[in-house]
Amino acid sequence: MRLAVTGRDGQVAASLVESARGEVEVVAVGRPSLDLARPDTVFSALEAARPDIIVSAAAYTAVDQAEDEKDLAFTVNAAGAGKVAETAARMGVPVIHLSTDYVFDGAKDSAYVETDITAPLSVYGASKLAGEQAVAAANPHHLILRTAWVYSPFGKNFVRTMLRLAAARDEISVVADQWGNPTSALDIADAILHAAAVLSRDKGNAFGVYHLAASGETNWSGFARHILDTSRALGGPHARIRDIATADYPTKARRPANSRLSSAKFMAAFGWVAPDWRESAAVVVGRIVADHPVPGR
Ligand SMILES: NC(=O)C1=CN([C@@H]2O[C@H](COP(=O)(O)OP(=O)(O)OC[C@H]3O[C@@H](n4cnc5c(N)ncnc54)[C@H](OP(=O)(O)O)[C@@H]3O)[C@@H](O)[C@H]2O)C=CC1
Ligand SMILES: Cc1cn([C@H]2C[C@H](O)[C@@H](COP(=O)(O)OP(=O)(O)O[C@H]3O[C@@H](C)C(=O)[C@@H](O)[C@H]3O)O2)c(=O)[nH]c1=O
Ligand SMILES: [Mg+2]
Repeated sequence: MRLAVTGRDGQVAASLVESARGEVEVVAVGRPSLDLARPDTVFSALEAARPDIIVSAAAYTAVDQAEDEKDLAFTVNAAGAGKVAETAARMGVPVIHLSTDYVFDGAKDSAYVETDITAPLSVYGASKLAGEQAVAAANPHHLILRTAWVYSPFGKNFVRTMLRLAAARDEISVVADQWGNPTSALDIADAILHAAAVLSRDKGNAFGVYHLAASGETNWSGFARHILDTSRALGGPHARIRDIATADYPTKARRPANSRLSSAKFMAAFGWVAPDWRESAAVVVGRIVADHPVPGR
Protein backbone atom coordinates (compact mmCIF):
# COMPACT_ATOMS: atom_id res chain seq x y z
CA MET A 1 0.00 0.00 0.00
CA ARG A 2 1.28 3.43 -0.92
CA LEU A 3 0.37 6.61 0.97
CA ALA A 4 1.00 10.04 -0.51
CA VAL A 5 1.24 12.72 2.16
CA THR A 6 1.06 16.44 1.38
CA GLY A 7 3.93 18.56 2.71
CA ARG A 8 7.59 17.68 2.98
CA ASP A 9 9.07 19.19 6.13
CA GLY A 10 5.82 19.33 8.11
CA GLN A 11 5.70 17.52 11.45
CA VAL A 12 3.06 14.98 10.44
CA ALA A 13 4.51 14.45 6.94
CA ALA A 14 8.05 13.90 8.28
CA SER A 15 6.74 11.59 11.04
CA LEU A 16 4.78 9.49 8.54
CA VAL A 17 7.82 9.15 6.28
CA GLU A 18 9.90 8.05 9.28
CA SER A 19 7.20 5.61 10.51
CA ALA A 20 6.54 3.83 7.19
CA ARG A 21 7.03 0.12 7.72
CA GLY A 22 6.25 -3.31 6.32
CA GLU A 23 4.07 -3.19 3.22
CA VAL A 24 3.44 0.53 3.60
CA GLU A 25 5.36 3.02 1.52
CA VAL A 26 5.01 6.77 2.18
CA VAL A 27 5.72 9.38 -0.49
CA ALA A 28 5.85 13.03 0.52
CA VAL A 29 4.47 15.44 -2.08
CA GLY A 30 5.09 19.13 -1.45
CA ARG A 31 6.27 22.44 -2.77
CA PRO A 32 7.17 23.35 -5.43
CA SER A 33 5.32 20.58 -7.32
CA LEU A 34 2.27 20.69 -5.00
CA ASP A 35 1.48 24.22 -3.83
CA LEU A 36 -1.82 24.57 -1.99
CA ALA A 37 -1.68 28.32 -2.57
CA ARG A 38 -2.05 27.39 -6.26
CA PRO A 39 -4.75 24.71 -6.15
CA ASP A 40 -4.31 24.04 -9.89
CA THR A 41 -0.96 22.34 -9.07
CA VAL A 42 -2.57 19.74 -6.78
CA PHE A 43 -4.01 17.19 -9.17
CA SER A 44 -0.96 16.53 -11.35
CA ALA A 45 1.45 16.44 -8.39
CA LEU A 46 -0.60 13.84 -6.52
CA GLU A 47 -1.55 11.79 -9.57
CA ALA A 48 2.16 11.30 -10.31
CA ALA A 49 2.61 9.64 -6.88
CA ARG A 50 0.00 6.92 -7.70
CA PRO A 51 -1.22 6.57 -4.09
CA ASP A 52 -3.73 4.09 -2.65
CA ILE A 53 -4.61 6.65 0.03
CA ILE A 54 -3.89 10.40 0.20
CA VAL A 55 -2.99 11.92 3.58
CA SER A 56 -3.76 15.63 3.58
CA ALA A 57 -1.35 17.03 6.19
CA ALA A 58 -0.04 20.23 4.60
CA ALA A 59 -1.62 23.41 5.91
CA TYR A 60 -1.10 27.05 6.75
CA THR A 61 -0.40 26.65 10.50
CA ALA A 62 0.88 30.07 11.65
CA VAL A 63 -2.03 30.88 13.98
CA ASP A 64 -1.26 34.55 14.73
CA GLN A 65 0.01 35.40 11.23
CA ALA A 66 -3.22 34.01 9.76
CA GLU A 67 -5.08 36.94 11.33
CA ASP A 68 -3.20 39.18 8.84
CA GLU A 69 -3.19 36.71 5.93
CA LYS A 70 -6.79 35.57 5.88
CA ASP A 71 -6.99 35.09 2.11
CA LEU A 72 -3.84 32.95 1.96
CA ALA A 73 -4.92 30.88 5.01
CA PHE A 74 -8.30 30.16 3.40
CA THR A 75 -6.79 29.40 -0.02
CA VAL A 76 -4.37 26.87 1.46
CA ASN A 77 -6.54 25.38 4.24
CA ALA A 78 -9.93 25.41 2.51
CA ALA A 79 -9.60 25.59 -1.30
CA GLY A 80 -6.27 23.69 -1.29
CA ALA A 81 -7.56 20.97 1.04
CA GLY A 82 -10.71 20.66 -1.07
CA LYS A 83 -8.56 20.16 -4.17
CA VAL A 84 -6.57 17.41 -2.42
CA ALA A 85 -9.81 15.60 -1.53
CA GLU A 86 -11.20 16.12 -5.04
CA THR A 87 -8.01 14.65 -6.47
CA ALA A 88 -8.45 11.59 -4.27
CA ALA A 89 -12.06 11.26 -5.44
CA ARG A 90 -11.02 11.47 -9.10
CA MET A 91 -8.41 8.78 -8.49
CA GLY A 92 -10.95 6.63 -6.62
CA VAL A 93 -8.95 6.61 -3.36
CA PRO A 94 -9.80 7.77 0.18
CA VAL A 95 -8.39 10.92 1.77
CA ILE A 96 -7.25 11.19 5.40
CA HIS A 97 -7.38 14.91 6.22
CA LEU A 98 -5.87 16.53 9.34
CA SER A 99 -7.83 19.19 11.18
CA THR A 100 -7.60 20.95 14.52
CA ASP A 101 -9.03 21.47 18.01
CA TYR A 102 -9.10 25.21 17.17
CA VAL A 103 -12.42 24.64 15.32
CA PHE A 104 -13.97 24.86 18.84
CA ASP A 105 -14.47 28.00 20.95
CA GLY A 106 -13.40 26.38 24.22
CA ALA A 107 -16.57 27.19 26.17
CA LYS A 108 -17.33 23.53 26.95
CA ASP A 109 -16.10 22.37 30.36
CA SER A 110 -15.27 18.77 29.35
CA ALA A 111 -13.58 17.06 26.40
CA TYR A 112 -15.05 17.77 22.96
CA VAL A 113 -16.68 14.96 20.99
CA GLU A 114 -17.20 14.87 17.23
CA THR A 115 -20.86 15.96 17.38
CA ASP A 116 -20.14 19.13 19.39
CA ILE A 117 -20.89 22.44 17.69
CA THR A 118 -17.89 24.11 16.04
CA ALA A 119 -17.30 27.85 16.54
CA PRO A 120 -13.72 28.88 15.72
CA LEU A 121 -12.25 31.94 17.46
CA SER A 122 -9.42 32.53 14.96
CA VAL A 123 -8.89 32.88 11.21
CA TYR A 124 -6.77 29.71 11.32
CA GLY A 125 -9.58 27.78 13.04
CA ALA A 126 -12.19 29.14 10.61
CA SER A 127 -10.01 28.26 7.60
CA LYS A 128 -9.52 24.69 8.91
CA LEU A 129 -13.28 24.32 9.48
CA ALA A 130 -13.89 25.50 5.91
CA GLY A 131 -11.31 22.88 4.88
CA GLU A 132 -13.25 20.12 6.65
CA GLN A 133 -16.38 21.17 4.77
CA ALA A 134 -14.55 21.32 1.43
CA VAL A 135 -13.02 17.86 1.98
CA ALA A 136 -16.35 16.30 2.95
CA ALA A 137 -18.09 17.89 -0.06
CA ALA A 138 -15.40 16.76 -2.52
CA ASN A 139 -14.95 13.14 -1.42
CA PRO A 140 -17.36 10.97 0.60
CA HIS A 141 -14.45 8.60 1.24
CA HIS A 142 -12.79 10.77 3.87
CA LEU A 143 -11.47 10.57 7.38
CA ILE A 144 -11.22 14.00 8.97
CA LEU A 145 -8.91 13.67 11.98
CA ARG A 146 -8.95 16.61 14.38
CA THR A 147 -5.77 16.63 16.41
CA ALA A 148 -4.21 19.12 18.83
CA TRP A 149 -1.07 20.81 20.18
CA VAL A 150 1.23 18.86 17.84
CA TYR A 151 4.94 18.56 18.57
CA SER A 152 7.70 16.32 17.20
CA PRO A 153 11.46 16.15 16.69
CA PHE A 154 10.80 17.95 13.36
CA GLY A 155 9.94 21.51 12.41
CA LYS A 156 8.64 24.31 14.55
CA ASN A 157 6.71 23.42 17.68
CA PHE A 158 6.18 24.28 21.36
CA VAL A 159 8.70 21.68 22.62
CA ARG A 160 11.48 23.08 20.46
CA THR A 161 10.48 26.64 21.43
CA MET A 162 10.62 25.87 25.18
CA LEU A 163 14.02 24.13 24.88
CA ARG A 164 15.40 27.07 22.88
CA LEU A 165 14.09 29.66 25.36
CA ALA A 166 15.33 27.61 28.33
CA ALA A 167 18.84 27.56 26.90
CA ALA A 168 18.83 31.38 26.98
CA ARG A 169 16.89 32.33 30.16
CA ASP A 170 16.26 31.36 33.77
CA GLU A 171 12.49 31.87 33.69
CA ILE A 172 9.75 31.56 31.05
CA SER A 173 6.20 32.86 31.54
CA VAL A 174 3.60 30.51 30.10
CA VAL A 175 -0.20 30.64 30.04
CA ALA A 176 -1.83 28.28 32.55
CA ASP A 177 -5.49 28.80 31.60
CA GLN A 178 -5.69 27.10 28.17
CA TRP A 179 -6.28 23.36 28.47
CA GLY A 180 -5.70 20.66 25.86
CA ASN A 181 -3.98 17.42 24.82
CA PRO A 182 -0.38 17.79 23.60
CA THR A 183 -0.01 15.19 20.84
CA SER A 184 3.18 13.81 19.30
CA ALA A 185 3.25 13.72 15.50
CA LEU A 186 4.95 10.32 15.85
CA ASP A 187 1.76 9.05 17.57
CA ILE A 188 -0.39 10.68 14.88
CA ALA A 189 1.65 8.86 12.22
CA ASP A 190 1.12 5.55 14.04
CA ALA A 191 -2.63 6.23 14.29
CA ILE A 192 -2.82 7.12 10.57
CA LEU A 193 -1.09 3.82 9.71
CA HIS A 194 -3.68 1.96 11.83
CA ALA A 195 -6.51 3.79 10.07
CA ALA A 196 -5.01 3.21 6.62
CA ALA A 197 -4.78 -0.54 7.31
CA VAL A 198 -8.45 -0.62 8.32
CA LEU A 199 -9.51 1.40 5.25
CA SER A 200 -7.61 -0.90 2.90
CA ARG A 201 -9.24 -4.01 4.44
CA ASP A 202 -12.80 -2.98 5.00
CA LYS A 203 -13.68 -0.17 2.67
CA GLY A 204 -16.67 1.93 3.45
CA ASN A 205 -17.79 1.78 7.04
CA ALA A 206 -15.42 4.06 8.84
CA PHE A 207 -15.62 7.34 6.93
CA GLY A 208 -16.33 10.52 8.87
CA VAL A 209 -14.94 12.91 11.48
CA TYR A 210 -12.75 11.75 14.38
CA HIS A 211 -10.83 13.30 17.25
CA LEU A 212 -7.26 12.02 17.56
CA ALA A 213 -5.14 13.17 20.48
CA ALA A 214 -2.97 11.78 23.26
CA SER A 215 -4.62 10.83 26.55
CA GLY A 216 -4.38 12.99 29.65
CA GLU A 217 -4.71 16.74 29.71
CA THR A 218 -2.69 19.75 30.73
CA ASN A 219 -2.32 23.46 30.10
CA TRP A 220 0.57 25.09 28.22
CA SER A 221 2.37 25.83 31.49
CA GLY A 222 2.09 22.21 32.65
CA PHE A 223 3.31 21.08 29.24
CA ALA A 224 6.30 23.46 29.46
CA ARG A 225 7.19 22.29 32.96
CA HIS A 226 7.13 18.64 31.89
CA ILE A 227 9.30 19.41 28.85
CA LEU A 228 11.94 21.19 30.91
CA ASP A 229 11.91 18.73 33.83
CA THR A 230 12.49 15.92 31.32
CA SER A 231 15.23 17.91 29.62
CA ARG A 232 17.01 18.65 32.90
CA ALA A 233 16.98 14.94 33.82
CA LEU A 234 18.73 14.26 30.50
CA GLY A 235 21.33 17.01 30.96
CA GLY A 236 19.52 19.41 28.61
CA PRO A 237 18.43 23.01 29.20
CA HIS A 238 16.12 23.97 32.06
CA ALA A 239 14.29 27.10 33.21
CA ARG A 240 11.66 27.96 35.81
CA ILE A 241 8.13 28.21 34.43
CA ARG A 242 5.97 31.06 35.72
CA ASP A 243 2.20 30.60 35.39
CA ILE A 244 0.45 33.51 33.70
CA ALA A 245 -3.06 34.19 32.39
CA THR A 246 -3.98 34.48 28.71
CA ALA A 247 -4.60 38.20 29.33
CA ASP A 248 -0.92 38.56 30.31
CA TYR A 249 0.29 37.09 26.99
CA PRO A 250 -1.38 39.17 24.26
CA THR A 251 -1.54 37.53 20.84
CA LYS A 252 -3.24 38.47 17.57
CA ALA A 253 -5.36 35.33 17.47
CA ARG A 254 -7.79 34.22 20.19
CA ARG A 255 -7.29 30.65 21.39
CA PRO A 256 -9.79 28.32 23.12
CA ALA A 257 -9.55 28.07 26.93
CA ASN A 258 -10.49 24.40 26.68
CA SER A 259 -9.84 22.35 23.56
CA ARG A 260 -9.52 18.92 25.10
CA LEU A 261 -10.59 16.21 22.64
CA SER A 262 -12.08 12.80 23.38
CA SER A 263 -10.47 10.20 21.10
CA ALA A 264 -12.86 7.40 22.14
CA LYS A 265 -14.54 7.15 18.72
CA PHE A 266 -11.21 6.85 16.86
CA MET A 267 -9.86 4.26 19.30
CA ALA A 268 -12.98 2.10 18.98
CA ALA A 269 -13.06 2.34 15.17
CA PHE A 270 -9.37 1.69 14.49
CA GLY A 271 -8.12 -0.39 17.41
CA TRP A 272 -5.63 2.27 18.44
CA VAL A 273 -4.74 3.14 22.02
CA ALA A 274 -3.95 6.79 22.72
CA PRO A 275 -0.65 7.01 24.62
CA ASP A 276 -0.28 9.25 27.67
CA TRP A 277 0.99 12.69 26.57
CA ARG A 278 3.72 12.69 29.24
CA GLU A 279 5.36 9.52 27.90
CA SER A 280 5.20 10.65 24.28
CA ALA A 281 6.57 14.09 25.19
CA ALA A 282 9.49 12.51 27.04
CA VAL A 283 10.41 10.53 23.89
CA VAL A 284 10.48 13.66 21.75
CA VAL A 285 12.36 15.76 24.33
CA GLY A 286 14.90 12.93 24.55
CA ARG A 287 15.43 12.93 20.79
CA ILE A 288 15.80 16.70 20.57
CA VAL A 289 18.21 16.90 23.51
CA ALA A 290 20.27 14.03 22.09
CA ASP A 291 20.41 15.70 18.66
CA HIS A 292 21.30 19.17 19.91
CA PRO A 293 23.08 18.87 23.22
CA VAL A 294 23.00 22.18 25.09
CA PRO A 295 24.93 22.55 28.35
CA GLY A 296 22.69 21.96 31.37
CA ARG A 297 22.04 24.82 33.77
N1 LIG B 1 0.90 21.94 14.50
C1 LIG B 1 -0.13 21.77 15.32
O1 LIG B 1 -0.05 22.07 16.52
C2 LIG B 1 -1.42 21.20 14.82
C3 LIG B 1 -1.60 20.89 13.50
N2 LIG B 1 -2.83 20.42 13.07
C4 LIG B 1 -3.03 20.11 11.66
O2 LIG B 1 -2.27 18.96 11.36
C5 LIG B 1 -1.73 19.05 10.05
C6 LIG B 1 -0.23 18.85 10.09
O3 LIG B 1 0.35 19.89 10.88
P1 LIG B 1 1.92 19.97 11.09
O4 LIG B 1 2.56 18.75 10.54
O5 LIG B 1 2.14 20.38 12.49
O6 LIG B 1 2.26 21.22 10.15
P2 LIG B 1 3.63 22.03 10.10
O7 LIG B 1 3.31 23.43 10.49
O8 LIG B 1 4.71 21.29 10.77
O9 LIG B 1 3.94 21.98 8.55
C7 LIG B 1 3.09 22.54 7.61
C8 LIG B 1 3.22 21.74 6.34
O10 LIG B 1 2.35 22.32 5.38
C9 LIG B 1 3.10 22.59 4.23
N3 LIG B 1 2.57 23.76 3.54
C10 LIG B 1 2.31 24.98 4.03
N4 LIG B 1 1.87 25.78 3.06
C11 LIG B 1 1.84 25.04 1.92
C12 LIG B 1 1.50 25.29 0.59
N5 LIG B 1 1.08 26.50 0.17
N6 LIG B 1 1.61 24.30 -0.33
C13 LIG B 1 2.05 23.08 0.05
N7 LIG B 1 2.40 22.77 1.31
C14 LIG B 1 2.30 23.75 2.23
C15 LIG B 1 4.52 22.83 4.70
O11 LIG B 1 5.34 22.65 3.58
P3 LIG B 1 6.96 22.53 3.59
O12 LIG B 1 7.23 21.10 3.87
O13 LIG B 1 7.29 22.96 2.22
O14 LIG B 1 7.42 23.47 4.66
C16 LIG B 1 4.63 21.75 5.76
O15 LIG B 1 4.92 20.51 5.18
C17 LIG B 1 -2.20 20.40 9.49
O16 LIG B 1 -3.36 20.19 8.75
C18 LIG B 1 -2.54 21.20 10.73
O17 LIG B 1 -3.55 22.16 10.48
C19 LIG B 1 -3.87 20.18 13.91
C20 LIG B 1 -3.72 20.46 15.25
C21 LIG B 1 -2.48 20.97 15.82
C1 LIG C 1 6.19 30.74 23.29
C2 LIG C 1 5.18 30.99 24.38
C3 LIG C 1 3.83 30.73 24.16
N1 LIG C 1 2.91 30.95 25.12
C4 LIG C 1 1.51 30.64 24.89
C5 LIG C 1 0.86 31.20 23.64
C6 LIG C 1 -0.23 30.19 23.35
O1 LIG C 1 -1.37 30.51 24.12
C7 LIG C 1 0.37 28.89 23.85
C8 LIG C 1 0.94 28.00 22.77
O2 LIG C 1 1.75 28.75 21.89
P1 LIG C 1 2.00 28.31 20.39
O3 LIG C 1 2.34 29.52 19.60
O4 LIG C 1 2.92 27.17 20.35
O5 LIG C 1 0.57 27.77 20.07
P2 LIG C 1 -0.33 27.74 18.80
O6 LIG C 1 0.42 28.21 17.64
O7 LIG C 1 -1.61 28.36 19.15
O8 LIG C 1 -0.55 26.15 18.67
C9 LIG C 1 -1.62 25.70 17.89
O9 LIG C 1 -1.14 25.48 16.58
C10 LIG C 1 -2.16 25.15 15.66
C11 LIG C 1 -1.50 24.90 14.33
C12 LIG C 1 -3.09 24.12 16.14
O10 LIG C 1 -3.79 23.49 15.34
C13 LIG C 1 -3.36 23.99 17.62
O11 LIG C 1 -3.76 22.68 17.99
C14 LIG C 1 -2.20 24.43 18.47
O12 LIG C 1 -1.18 23.46 18.54
O13 LIG C 1 1.41 29.24 24.76
C15 LIG C 1 3.31 31.45 26.37
O14 LIG C 1 2.45 31.67 27.26
N2 LIG C 1 4.62 31.72 26.61
C16 LIG C 1 5.58 31.51 25.65
O15 LIG C 1 6.79 31.80 25.91
MG1 LIG D 1 3.33 29.33 17.43
